Amino acid sequence: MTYRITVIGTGYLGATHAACLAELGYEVLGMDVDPAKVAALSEGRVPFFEPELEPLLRKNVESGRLRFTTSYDEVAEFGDVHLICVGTPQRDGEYAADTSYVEAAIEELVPRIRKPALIVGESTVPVGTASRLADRIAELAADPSQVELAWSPEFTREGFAVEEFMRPARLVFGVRSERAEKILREIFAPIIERGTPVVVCDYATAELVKTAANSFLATKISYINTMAELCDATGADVTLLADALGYDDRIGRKFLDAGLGYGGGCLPKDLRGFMARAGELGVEEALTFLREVDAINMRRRQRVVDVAGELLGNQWIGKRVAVLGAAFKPNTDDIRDSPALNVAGRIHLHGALVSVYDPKANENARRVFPTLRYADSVMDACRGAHLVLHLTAWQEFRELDPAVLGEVVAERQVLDAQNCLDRDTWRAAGWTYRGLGRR
Ligand SMILES: NC(=O)c1ccc[n+]([C@@H]2O[C@H](COP(=O)([O-])OP(=O)(O)OC[C@H]3O[C@@H](n4cnc5c(N)ncnc54)[C@H](O)[C@@H]3O)[C@@H](O)[C@H]2O)c1
Ligand SMILES: O=c1ccn([C@@H]2O[C@H](COP(=O)(O)OP(=O)(O)O[C@H]3O[C@H](CO)[C@@H](O)[C@H](O)[C@H]3O)[C@@H](O)[C@H]2O)c(=O)[nH]1
Repeated sequence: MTYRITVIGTGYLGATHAACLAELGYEVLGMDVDPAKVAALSEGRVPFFEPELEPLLRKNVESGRLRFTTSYDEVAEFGDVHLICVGTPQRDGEYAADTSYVEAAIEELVPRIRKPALIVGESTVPVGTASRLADRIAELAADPSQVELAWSPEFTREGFAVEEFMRPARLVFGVRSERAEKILREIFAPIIERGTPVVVCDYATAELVKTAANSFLATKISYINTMAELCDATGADVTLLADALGYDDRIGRKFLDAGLGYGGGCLPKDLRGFMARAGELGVEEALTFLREVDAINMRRRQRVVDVAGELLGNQWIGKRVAVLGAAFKPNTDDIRDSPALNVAGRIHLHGALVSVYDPKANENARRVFPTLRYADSVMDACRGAHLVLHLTAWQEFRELDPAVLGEVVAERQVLDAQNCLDRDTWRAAGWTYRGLGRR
């Protein structure tokens, strides 16, 4: 059977899913409550930066296979399968995840459904959410035997979203019936046929896989960052340490890049949401170590400010600091919980004149932190700077020529908080180079 698929919530995750599913040959209707997003996507424009996505979107919009709407009536009428990709941010002032957007989507969609439908949750939710939503769906549905829920968490990374949608490490299907499993296997058949492992499980396991995976990744990053603290205290080199650890394939080199720590719209809030959920379940102690993972991570931001202060002789007023990077990582314009912007903000509060440049995230950053100065280029950001902070590891920054940059700065000092500039080249060009956990 050829399914007609709707994607509810067309942000970073949903827009990519909608375009990729259309590319796999399905008729897809993307839906969002944000009319500006829907208008842009309908014209084949991606309202954020994700490599490879725009050509895919445009091609499928032009072919008519992919459309967008703000109407739940249209969604219910069109779809056999509805993917829920709305946001689940951290609740204001709390650790817990805010599931109200997922709940709102279910409340709007289900009463409108008049034909057999599978709803597939892809958003990251606290364990127990799917089971609660399934009960609610049974209450809301005109014919509960026609509407079923599955939970299939998503593991794509921003910056690699298209590639990882097409070639994921695994697919996880949390289901309550063979019918739901069969539909999911059919929809993702082109991906499964490439040899992708499929884990079929209950709702709770599916929900837990996601938060467990993100917590593990965060733990790995904080682990290497504690080693960076030890390297700073002993003169050891954390990059070489990570290489040596990584050669052991039980450990692996990935996610062992020490530096400014993790940020973004996922790892920080998912880790905290997981701790909050453990507390609600009465097993808070099981996850107390994650508090330390979070604390280590937040310490990295202050560490950068402290080292910057040292390099500036603890004299902030009248000093110019160039900040290279605003996005939470390279290859995205996403600034959610960006460590780079957090550091830029702290340094600005100390009284230094901060000039930020990011190849893609300047506009987003300006909206959220309008008091910082934003530069149009690396050169512009660095003109007259007493210190250059390398905070987001964009390729453009790795390829900088320190000799050329040295001509425009006031002092040749660079703090490489991502530990990925070629320090020998920088030093050879007369710069004072500092890394984090490496000299
Ligand atoms: N960003 C990623 O790469 C990624 C990867 C895996 C999982 N996730 C998870 O996916 C979910 C979405 O994340 P995101 O980064 O795409 O968030 P996002 O904020 O970019 O997008 C969410 C979208 O949902 C829309 N929305 C909110 N309420 C709605 C409603 N009732 N009906 C329809 N649309 C509605 C918003 O307008 C927004 O466009 C989160 O749970 C996140 O943890 C994200
Ligand atoms: O060795 C490393 C690797 C990453 N990071 C940082 O960790 C953060 C997260 O990076 P990454 O995981 O690549 O980005 P996300 O797009 O947030 O992806 C994570 O969050 C998504 C949403 O849940 C999941 O789907 C992905 O599997 C998971 O990797 C960024 O700030 C990186 O700079 C490090 O500090 N050191």
